[in-house]
Amino acid sequence: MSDTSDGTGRASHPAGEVFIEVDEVEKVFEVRRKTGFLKRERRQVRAVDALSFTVARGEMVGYIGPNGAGKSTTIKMLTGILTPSGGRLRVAGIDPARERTRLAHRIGVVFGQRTTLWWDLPLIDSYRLTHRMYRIPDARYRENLDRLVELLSLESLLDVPVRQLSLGQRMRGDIVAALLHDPDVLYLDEPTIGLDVISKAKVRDFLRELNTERGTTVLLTTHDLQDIEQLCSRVMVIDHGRLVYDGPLAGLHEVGESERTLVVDLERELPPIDMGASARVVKVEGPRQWLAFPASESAAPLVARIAAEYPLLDLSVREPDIETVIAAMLYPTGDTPRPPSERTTA
Ligand SMILES: Nc1ncnc2c1ncn2[C@@H]1O[C@H](COP(=O)(O)OP(=O)(O)OP(=O)(O)O)[C@@H](O)[C@H]1O
Repeated sequence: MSDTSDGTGRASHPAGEVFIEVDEVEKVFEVRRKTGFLKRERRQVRAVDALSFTVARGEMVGYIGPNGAGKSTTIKMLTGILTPSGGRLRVAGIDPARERTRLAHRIGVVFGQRTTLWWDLPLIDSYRLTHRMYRIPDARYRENLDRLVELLSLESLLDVPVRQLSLGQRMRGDIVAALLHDPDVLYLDEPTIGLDVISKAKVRDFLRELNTERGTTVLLTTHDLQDIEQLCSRVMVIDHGRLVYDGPLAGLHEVGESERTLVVDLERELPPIDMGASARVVKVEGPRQWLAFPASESAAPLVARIAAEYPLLDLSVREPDIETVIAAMLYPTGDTPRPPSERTTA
């Protein structure tokens, strides 16, 4: 199921200094649940299971998987918030659980659904507090603040209390806070969730620039396939706590045989468009037709053929969402997903 040359779930990546090292890591949670008047059940949830991968310095890697797959648990272990139940973990040569404070100076974290900014204070005050908390040298703080604020267009918002910011502004504000201390690695959890198209583009442009110019290593968790497409040359898929794919996004489409959709507006209502084996019509509504074609193939030849053979008004390409791509890969026959690996003891 995984696209690997050695069958271990690991793929080759650009040669470079290994920056994140995850070796046979596992995390088991013990959960107690009341099942009757006096009866309690103890359950072990294996959230991360023999997980191994490495990330080189300067890589930008997408980390995706279905709900409950173990993504957040992995990130929490990489930041030192959670201690692994087994295996070996290193970030910049540091054991996160043992030296969490030392590691904090090397990493930045952005959670799309939560803010690390002080809600009632003006944005600039959160940055001043970060300055002190991380003991960032004054000159460096000022230089970083000016550069980041300019790049993320936050100049006019520095005196606005965080609670008055829009989601997109707040997200950009959070990214600045995570980068003021010049971390070598940035963990991003859903950085574009709920953002409009323009804000998404701003955040993605910025991240690309950050990675190119400063060589910041980025681990990105997202449900938005375009985040991955536009930012990451490599994607890792986790399911039931295990790495099931590690390679380029295009390869993921191939493994899962997922499909993209071409939405075609014709000048008038016509019989289903016939593109032979290249695409199949999945829906017709008046002059609008939907054609499915393999996501791993370019849309260009198909578009050219339709334009040449049919009275075309307009068309657009719809990408499959991440859940669909992963489901196509994990459950090719349409099987129902299993719950996370559990062991129950009475
Ligand atoms: N503190 C905890 N105690 C018990 N079980 C937990 C705890 N944290 C996570 N789990 C369980 O571990 C599994 C993995 O959870 P995790 O939050 O890492 O998944 P995820 O891939 O980040 O999911 P999502 O996309 O929904 O955020 C789930 O079954 C979850 O219920």
